[in-house]
Amino acid sequence: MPTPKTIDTAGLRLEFTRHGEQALATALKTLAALPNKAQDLVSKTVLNGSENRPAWHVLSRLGAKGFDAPSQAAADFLQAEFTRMADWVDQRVEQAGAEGLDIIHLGAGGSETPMLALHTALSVLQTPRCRVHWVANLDGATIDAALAAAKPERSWIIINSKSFRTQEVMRNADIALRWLGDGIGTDKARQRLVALTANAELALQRFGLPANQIFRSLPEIGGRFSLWSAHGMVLLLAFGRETVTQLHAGAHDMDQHFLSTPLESSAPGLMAGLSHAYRVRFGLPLLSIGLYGDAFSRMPLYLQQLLMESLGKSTSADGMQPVHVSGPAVISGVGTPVQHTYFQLLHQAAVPVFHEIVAVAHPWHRHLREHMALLANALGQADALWNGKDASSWQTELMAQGMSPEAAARAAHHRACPGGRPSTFIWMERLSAYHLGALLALYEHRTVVEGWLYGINPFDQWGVELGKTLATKIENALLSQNAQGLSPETAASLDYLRTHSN
Ligand SMILES: O=P(O)(O)OC[C@H]1O[C@H](O)[C@H](O)[C@@H](O)[C@@H]1O
Repeated sequence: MPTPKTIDTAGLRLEFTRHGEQALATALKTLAALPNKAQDLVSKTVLNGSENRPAWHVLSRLGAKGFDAPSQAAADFLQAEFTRMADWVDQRVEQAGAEGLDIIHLGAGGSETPMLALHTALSVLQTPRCRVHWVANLDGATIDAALAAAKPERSWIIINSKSFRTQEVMRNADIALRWLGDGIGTDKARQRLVALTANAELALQRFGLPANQIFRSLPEIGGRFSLWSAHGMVLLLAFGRETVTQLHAGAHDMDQHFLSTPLESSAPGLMAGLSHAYRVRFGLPLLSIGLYGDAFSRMPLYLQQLLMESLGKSTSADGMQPVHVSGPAVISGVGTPVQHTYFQLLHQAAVPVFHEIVAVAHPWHRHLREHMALLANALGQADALWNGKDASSWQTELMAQGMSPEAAARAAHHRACPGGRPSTFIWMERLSAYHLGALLALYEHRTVVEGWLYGINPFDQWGVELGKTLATKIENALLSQNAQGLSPETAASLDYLRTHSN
C-alpha cells in the first residue's frame, strides 16, 4: 500500500511529509502486522486485562453505538446520563440568572486536565457562563484562593472523581464543604455538592449524597479518557449543551474514521506507527508536541498525562513478559513561547527528538497578518528541523557578510543544524468545539494504538497507585510520630520534617 503523505479527516489535515522513507516503511510494516482491535473499543471485549474490563470511552460520545448488547447498554446508559446532566445544568444556570454561578471544581489527573485544557481553549471563542475555580492540588493556598474568589450563596462544589478515593480531592472537598456550610448553613451546603463518579456507593457513603446529586460514569472508562462522560460536566456549565454536542460530534467523526479505516491509512494509526518506529527502531527517547496558540496553553499537561500514563509501562498486556521499550517521554508547550524554551534541544541536541505540531489554519481573532506570522513560525520550525542548514552553507553566508574564512568556519559549526529531525504537522481547519473534539479523539486513539504496538495495556496505571498507598502510610506515621515499618530513607526524612515543619 503506498504511504499516505496527507490524511484529511474530521476537519483536520495531517501532513506526514517530514518523515523519512525508512521511518514510514517501518511504521507501515508494524501496523500491517498488528491485529486491528479498534472495533473492540465498542464491544464487550476485555481490552483492559489487568483490571478485567472493556475500554468504553468511545461509547460515551453522543451518537456512539455498541457492537453487542452489553456495549450498547453502556452507550445507552452514558448518553442518558449526559442528557440528565445537561438538563440539570440548564436548570442551575437558569435559576442563577444574571448573578451567575461559582463552580468549585475539585478533581485530579484525568478528572481535571482535559476539562481544564478544553475550558481554556473554548473560553477564547465563547465567554464562559460561570466562574470556574479549579483545585487539583493538596496545596492549602490554592483552595484558599479558590474559595476567596467565590461567593458562597452562588457556589456549587463539584467533586469530580471516578474512583471517589483520590485523597487530595476528598480533602479539598471537606475544606470546601466546611467553607460553604459556614457561608450558607450546613444543610444548604450539602445540597450544593455534586459528585461525578463511577463509584456512586462511595459518594453516598462519604457525603450522604442523594441520587440526584450524583452523575455517573462507568468503571470501564479510564480516567484520562473520561471527559466525554459525566466527568466533563464543567464544560456543560461553562459553555452549554450546543458547544459540548459539537465537541462530541468532532470526536465521533474521528471515531468513525478510526473504526472504518485500516491502521496503515488512518490518522491515529499512522501517528502511532511512526511514534513506535522512532522509539523501537531508531531509539529516540523523547516526543515533543508544540501547539500554536495560547488557546492550547493547558493542553500540554493533558497530552502528557494521556500519553505517559498510558504508555509508561514495562510489562506485556497479559502480564507475562517484560517489555523493553515503551512510550516516549513527552515534552510539550505552546508556540511561539515554547520555541524560546526547549526548541534548542530539538534542533541541535546530540540525540534527535521527534516532533508533532498542532496549528489552526483560520484565525480565531481579527489579526490575520499576525496569525500568518504565527503559522510561519510553526512551519519554519518544522522546516529547520527537517531540512536543517549545514556548516558549509553557513560558512559561505558568513564569509559573504565579511567574516574571515577561519572565523566563518568556526562560527559555522556552532550554527549548523543537522536536519533530518522528523515531525508530523496537524492542521485544524478552525479553532472550534468540533475541531477540538476531533483533535482529542485523534490523540486518544493514537495513544491506544501505540500501546498495542508496544504490547502493553494502555488503559491501566498501576505505577501511580503505589506512591498513593505509601503516602497514606507515611502520613499516618507522621501523625503518630512512629516511623515503624517505613523505609530507612523515609524514616530519615521524617526526622528532618519533625523538627522543621512547624
Ligand atoms: O478520577 P479519580 O478516580 O479521582 O482519579 C484521578 C486520577 O488519578 C490517578 O492519577 C490516575 O492515574 C488518573 O488516571 C486519574 O484520572
